[in-house]
Amino acid sequence: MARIQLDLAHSYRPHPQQDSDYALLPLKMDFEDGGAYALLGPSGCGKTTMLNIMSGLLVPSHGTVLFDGRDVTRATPQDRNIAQVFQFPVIYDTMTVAENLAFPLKNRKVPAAQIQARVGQIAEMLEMSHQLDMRAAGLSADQKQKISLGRGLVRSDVAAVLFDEPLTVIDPHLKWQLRRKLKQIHHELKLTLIYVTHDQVEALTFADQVVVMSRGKVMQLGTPDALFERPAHTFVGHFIGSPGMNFVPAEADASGALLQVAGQRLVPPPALAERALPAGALRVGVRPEYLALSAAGAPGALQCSVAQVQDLGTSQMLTATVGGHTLKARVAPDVELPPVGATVWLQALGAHTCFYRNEELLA
Ligand SMILES: Nc1ncnc2c1ncn2[C@@H]1O[C@H](COP(=O)(O)OP(=O)(O)OP(=O)(O)O)[C@@H](O)[C@H]1O
Repeated sequence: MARIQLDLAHSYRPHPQQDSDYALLPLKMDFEDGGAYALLGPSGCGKTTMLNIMSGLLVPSHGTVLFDGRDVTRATPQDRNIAQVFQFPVIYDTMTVAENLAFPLKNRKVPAAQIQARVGQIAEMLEMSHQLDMRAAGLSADQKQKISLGRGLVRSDVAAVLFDEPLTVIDPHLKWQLRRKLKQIHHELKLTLIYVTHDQVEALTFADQVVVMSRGKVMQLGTPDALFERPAHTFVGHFIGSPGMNFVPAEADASGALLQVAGQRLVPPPALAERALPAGALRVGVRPEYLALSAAGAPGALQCSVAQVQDLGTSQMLTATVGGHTLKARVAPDVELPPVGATVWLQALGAHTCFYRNEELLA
């Protein structure tokens, strides 16, 4: 296993002129030895480019890649000792499941007894022990992809295992099981795992650290909890969560006291007393999960108008408007909500509220 450090930029164009010519803008990343990471972001943000640079399929146009301090920028995937799992199964149909799993070990001349033990361990982890003697050809697409996952995980001496959207072909129910399984496997095998996905649920269940990317930039590297509680950038606030964070404009005076939020003068709640805000225009960010209903005129509460109420089964989604802005609040299913057009008070300021300027988190 290896610590992987990137200090690079990449453009697919021969003479890049502007930011939009870069698939990856200048970035520094440090992937710790034995960590479980996800690269998460919308299509085209540069996830696969970053993964291919780590695997050695792509040489960055600028900068370096270090594995345990060794410069591998121009080294091939074989030289880097990387295992990879792609979107679609890469297996031998004519071989049995056991032979497929054993293949990467046989190639490296691992002793037979060790191969048998490791294949048995991986098959058990992936719940494939009963299929070991079956030919891969007879298996379904998602069973074949499970073999690919196993082949990626079978070698214990790899620098890292890189996954590129590996659950794309997997049936939704099995997908749910497998992303938990992969997390478990990580804890048991302690391999360095790097996992590309555009699916936040996949990233947040699998990874200990998530790299959120947008337009060739790393917007935040953080734990799932940090991305939810303290998004470093409004993009992360929007992108993580379903629905994403609410944002409304605010203004603070020279002493850092809030003057108004969404055009309303609010009494600051005690939870905000410790938070020093710089004077001037700000944006208040609050998750739908923290936008609680409150009493009229309560400290930190905004007077809003109900625009929509949706019953989501395990919760209700309240959509409200305030001064031309829309807010979403997730409310318990048993709470009686006022009808559309009625006034409702929502607790915008509290311990979980974040403050932004120029899209960056301030406090
Ligand atoms: N071989 C290539 N030649 C030229 N441009 C490329 C090439 N591969 C990717 N790009 C461009 O680089 C940018 C980043 O692409 P990349 O595939 O890394 O993003 P991604 O986040 O993995 O997206 P997706 O999930 O759609 O694969 C995009 O603008 C894409 O069009």
